[in-house]
Amino acid sequence: MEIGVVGKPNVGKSTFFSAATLVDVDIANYPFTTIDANVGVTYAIAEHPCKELGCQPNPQNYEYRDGKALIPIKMIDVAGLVPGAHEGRGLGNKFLDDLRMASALIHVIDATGRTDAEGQPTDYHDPVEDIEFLEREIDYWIYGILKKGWEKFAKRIKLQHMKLEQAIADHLSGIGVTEEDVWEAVHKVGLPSDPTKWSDEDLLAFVRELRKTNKPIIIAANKADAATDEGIKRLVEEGKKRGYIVIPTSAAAELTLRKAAKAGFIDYVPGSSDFKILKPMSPKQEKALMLIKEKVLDRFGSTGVQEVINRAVFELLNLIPVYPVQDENKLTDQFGNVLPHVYLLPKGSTPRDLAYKVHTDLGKTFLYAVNARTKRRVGEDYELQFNDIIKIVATAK
Ligand SMILES: Nc1nc2c(ncn2[C@@H]2O[C@H](COP(=O)(O)OP(=O)(O)OP(=O)(O)O)[C@@H](O)[C@H]2O)c(=O)[nH]1
Repeated sequence: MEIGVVGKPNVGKSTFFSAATLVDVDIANYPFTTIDANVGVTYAIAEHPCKELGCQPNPQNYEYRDGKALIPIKMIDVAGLVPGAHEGRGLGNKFLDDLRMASALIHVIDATGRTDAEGQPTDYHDPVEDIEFLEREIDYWIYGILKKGWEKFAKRIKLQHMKLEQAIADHLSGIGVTEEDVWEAVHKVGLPSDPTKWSDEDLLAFVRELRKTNKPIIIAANKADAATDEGIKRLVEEGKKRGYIVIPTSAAAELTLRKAAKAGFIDYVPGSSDFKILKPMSPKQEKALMLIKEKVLDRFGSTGVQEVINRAVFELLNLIPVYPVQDENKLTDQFGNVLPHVYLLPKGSTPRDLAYKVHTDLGKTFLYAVNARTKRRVGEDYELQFNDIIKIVATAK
């Protein structure tokens, strides 16, 4: 699961990505060590069960700070969004390739309106247009993949009595489209089951719906520090009308805070409304931090960057953290580590899904599970809840 950061040039996309991935974790501990310059690790932050249960965890695949779990997430800097990117304009196919891998997108928009459609400085450009611009680029990109050889493809589906959902999902598997995604989009648009009857408009409407589930987008109304209240309000409202979560952000402030924290000058937990000064710094540095406090933290409650990441993971992607344990009383693994691992699973997942996530063998030999909070046995159809602690019982191999 990867989150892409996307936006036209000059909106602060790289600043957002740098800030979000400037984390003080040892990346080598995680399964996804950085392989590319534009891939990094960020984290989603959630309340940790130990806050409520009064335990002291020994995290192995996440971090624990101030009663919170910091759960690592892979992030991609999807550079190259320019008009015509869907045809390979700008950075060519690199943009599309990065886009292909992302499960959700953070669309960084310059909320001040001082960046034009191509990313050049301007007096005023309506930031609301940028929302539609990204939608169009993605829609036409998927449309382009489908449209190529569509007539032949549609005829084959019909003549060979292929399952429509499966055939299209197979065709679009490269961008992570599933049969359910296709089914949903077909039904939302109300398309005939015979694809040879789909018009070009039908195909476009279908692709639009597909994009909403396959590449869900959250909007970072960036440079909020330099934007007017009215400007932000309008972007939030217009985004909402189109079904988006819009969060005012100051990526530049977040980057400064994280750098200062990393250098040991301040204590700052991403997402919070304040920081603590730990050691003396130059008057210039101190002034910069005080400005951030006044113009960003006090005005918006936080820089917004962490909120965007959290809401992308927990709302947009609908993931929930679940902690598997071996001992439901001590909440430990076989080595006595308290709540060592956390897994993110889609809402609606079952204990067996969790078992598979831990290990394929555990999934295959799964018998039942125990909810460590209630000490009750739960069956296969139990729907896992946010921060559940689950003991999995499997047959001996
Ligand atoms: N005021 C303000 N400026 C910002 C913020 N974030 C970024 N900037 C500035 O905006 C300019 C562009 O930032 P980048 O991060 O390079 O933008 P980008 O979208 O990655 O641009 P490309 O690399 O050209 O694609 C820089 O001068 C940043 O300092 C912010 O939150 N507030």
